[in-house]
Amino acid sequence: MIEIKEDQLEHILDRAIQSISSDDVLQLVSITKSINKTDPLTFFDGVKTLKKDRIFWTSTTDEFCLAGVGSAYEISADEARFEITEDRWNSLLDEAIIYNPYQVPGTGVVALGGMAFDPKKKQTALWKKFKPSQFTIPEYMLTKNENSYYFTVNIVVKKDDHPVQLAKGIMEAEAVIFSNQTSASGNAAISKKKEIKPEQWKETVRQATEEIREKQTEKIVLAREMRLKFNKHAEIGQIIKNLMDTQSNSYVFAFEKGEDCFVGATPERLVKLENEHLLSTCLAGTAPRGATPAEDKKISNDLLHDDKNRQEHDFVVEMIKQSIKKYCTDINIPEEPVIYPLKNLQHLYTPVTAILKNSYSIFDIIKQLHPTPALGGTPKKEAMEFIREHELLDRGWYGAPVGWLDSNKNGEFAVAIRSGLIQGNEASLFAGCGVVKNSNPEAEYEETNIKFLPMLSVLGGQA
Ligand SMILES: C=C(O[C@@H]1C=C(C(=O)O)C=C[C@H]1O)C(=O)O
Ligand SMILES: [Mg+2]
Repeated sequence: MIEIKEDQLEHILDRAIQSISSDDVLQLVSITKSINKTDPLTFFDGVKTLKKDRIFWTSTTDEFCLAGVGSAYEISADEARFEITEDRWNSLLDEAIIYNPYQVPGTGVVALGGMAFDPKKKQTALWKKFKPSQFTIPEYMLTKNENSYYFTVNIVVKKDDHPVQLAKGIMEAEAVIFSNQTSASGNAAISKKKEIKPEQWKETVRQATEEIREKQTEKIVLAREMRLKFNKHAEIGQIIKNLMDTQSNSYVFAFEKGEDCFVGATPERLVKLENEHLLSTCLAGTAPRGATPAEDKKISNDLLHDDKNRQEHDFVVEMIKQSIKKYCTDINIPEEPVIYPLKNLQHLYTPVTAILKNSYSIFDIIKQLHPTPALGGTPKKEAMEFIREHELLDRGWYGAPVGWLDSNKNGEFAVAIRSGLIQGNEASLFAGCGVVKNSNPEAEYEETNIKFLPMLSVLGGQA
């Protein structure tokens, strides 16, 4: 399946080790090969035997998937996280030895990761495994791009490393990865479900509407948490499978850190970059799906013309437009939103396309956009202060950018909503909604209830 032979691998590693000038240089070697069709979920389940953290990502269709295991190199940052991450990424690539004849997006050196919604909010024990910003270059990674499949090995070599030993370790791991056809072991069932302080949350919504009426802000997004217990350990591979089976038009992602795993199926693109073509999305304004096509159509129509939802949406459109102006040319934003249908709900949707000026990177765009008023509010600073002070929740990575970027300036980031933190046989789910001046706390509460459904339904096993 894999063309590269052990002696070639040894040779590549040997040359890389020889080229290291000093003891403290970290030299990344990355080797990509084209492989036969390999199901990303089977790969994800198979690499479990390596007992290392795994990462999974699909785009909104399963035409594009990444699955990785282990960490050849990690870039984490706290303060100035965008700048530090970009600097370290660029220095790593400057030195890296990359064998990738394909140049297909998502192959070669790829960093996958995410970040905390608000690094200024006090971190609780809930998110202790997740850093304010954390990107991983996996040791082994599968890329599915349309009907082509690629396997990448990444390894950081040091001056005194032994090429023969390293090559042997890699070949052994590959044998394990591709021989192991374990499949997911079935759904866990929810044995206990607890909403965290729902009445207090509604009161916070009311306070936010007051704040808005007093003209401190225009929109504030407030989220809440639901805590679950299962009858056994939840199986991440099974959860991903259920999400892929049920949540179309959504990015399915999983970031594993030991026993904890942040998983979700989010419809919200933050930014996609392919050959300087930029695509962003305004997604805000929500209604349930109808039981019949006629009812569904009526709900869509009402949503498209509902003042309160249009307001929630328009704040996002305006902010994205203003934020990318300096960084892009050829910005194209339709005048009116359309409906974005999902299994359990529907949203107002406006796509944004542009060309990124070549002096800027995906990090510049993420930094400008996060958080959009879809997850923070308007104005950004005031809304964030309100959330920091009043929201009862440590959002952790919920509501923040998660995604990947490669060494050829391609990448895609989604906003991590419709998600949960799985912790063995327990989990926390998160859902929020945009509060504007005439929000009704009870109606917003109901809206968050439908936003819990994508995760709840796949966790209970009654998808
Ligand atoms: C905050 C969430 O979703 C966001 C809020 C929406 C709204 O209030 O209408 C719609 C989509 C997202 O922008 C969530 O799902 O947790
Ligand atoms: Mg809403």
